[in-house]
Amino acid sequence: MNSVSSPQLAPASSPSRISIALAERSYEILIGSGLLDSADAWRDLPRADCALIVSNVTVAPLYLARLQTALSQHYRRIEVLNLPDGEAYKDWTSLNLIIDALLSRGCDRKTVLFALGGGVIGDMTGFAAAVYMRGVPFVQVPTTLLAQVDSSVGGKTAINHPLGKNMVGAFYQPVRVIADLDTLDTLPARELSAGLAEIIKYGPIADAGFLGWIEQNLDALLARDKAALAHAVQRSCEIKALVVGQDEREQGLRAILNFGHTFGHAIEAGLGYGEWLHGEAVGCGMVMASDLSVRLGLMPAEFLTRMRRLIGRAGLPLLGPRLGVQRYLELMRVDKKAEGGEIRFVLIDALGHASMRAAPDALVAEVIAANCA
Ligand SMILES: NC(=O)c1ccc[n+]([C@@H]2O[C@H](COP(=O)([O-])OP(=O)(O)OC[C@H]3O[C@@H](n4cnc5c(N)ncnc54)[C@H](O)[C@@H]3O)[C@@H](O)[C@H]2O)c1
Ligand SMILES: O=C(O)C(=O)C[C@@H](O)[C@H](O)[C@H](O)COP(=O)(O)O
Ligand SMILES: [Zn+2]
Repeated sequence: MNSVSSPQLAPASSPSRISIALAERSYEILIGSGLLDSADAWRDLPRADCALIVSNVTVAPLYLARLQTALSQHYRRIEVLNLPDGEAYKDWTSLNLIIDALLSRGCDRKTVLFALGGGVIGDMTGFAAAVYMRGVPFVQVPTTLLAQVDSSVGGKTAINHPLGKNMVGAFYQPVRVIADLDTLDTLPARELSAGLAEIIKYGPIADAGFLGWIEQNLDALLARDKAALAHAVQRSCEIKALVVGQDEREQGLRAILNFGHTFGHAIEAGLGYGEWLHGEAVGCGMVMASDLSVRLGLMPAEFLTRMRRLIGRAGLPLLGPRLGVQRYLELMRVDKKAEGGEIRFVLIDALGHASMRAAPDALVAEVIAANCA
């Protein structure tokens, strides 16, 4: 049983710049409206002759021109690569396309990569930056709620494998994160809900007060109220920065950010990626992990009721797909937290506190049976 404690967190504030302090270096997360067009946000980026913007066919028509304008002051040559859209493309083929573009366009080892899009683009661009010529700088420009509150921060980069989610990757930090809240205006409602799942996650694992705030402000978040979104993004990034600042490479504490993901990743991999969004799988995974926390006697039954209610209100599915109990167990044994074939779950043992624990297969089977369609 490997226990991890949540950090002591400072009270929420409303900064537009959050610093993430790591052993080797720190970087800033800029959050606000209009950042794509603000000269300030793009100042003091790494110097280079060339920049490569990696985006996709959905996001580029919406925001590429403005990013090109912002970067035109800083880079003589701005290359663009637009990948196909979707989780199913978070794979070797897309990674190779980024490396091919860098090489075929003569990009040297100072080239700066810009990830313009959601978590799929961010994870792949970060991975390409980590391995191209053994490492070039990259900047995260997250345009989904999920990417602004989670994937753009903390340096986990990866591609999926048919046998398991994010199985090939590297820890590699961006030099800056620039989250323009205005890009959320064009986000489809289903994607907004997916982002809410990762926001909700931060409550039970690290900040009971934030969980209450989300419950009270969920309607405003769903209505895209800018002040509510700004607070949710800022508080989420503060919590993530505090956790990653203490345990960049997930030796212990950082695993709390995986709450709901052991079940969630099994859903994504089991469906072949893309049928369910990552945030949807995490939402349903949090219901399952909450149920397991209750069945193990760590939390009272009311906690599961509360989580179900909030996740349902956020527009996320509460019941997982019927993959079969054995298939779920098989998929979860591939999870990166598993050791020697033993699945380990991030469970809640007090509101605002999580720990990593194993659980008897029979109990996990009960949870799966009770929470599948
Ligand atoms: N590295 C991490 O720490 C971390 C954390 C959480 C999730 N992830 C990964 O992130 C991925 C999920 O990210 P996601 O939810 O952003 O999905 P995504 O990147 O697929 O984006 C969701 C959809 O929204 C579209 N889109 C993006 N911005 C838009 C905008 N402003 N307006 C309209 N459409 C827009 C995209 O084209 C896509 O169709 C998963 O692969 C997950 O594993 C990584
Ligand atoms: O940053 C982290 O650490 C997380 O676990 C954040 C998760 O939301 C994210 O989905 C992450 O990619 C999952 O990590 P993995 O190591 O299980 O692939
Ligand atoms: Zn996640």
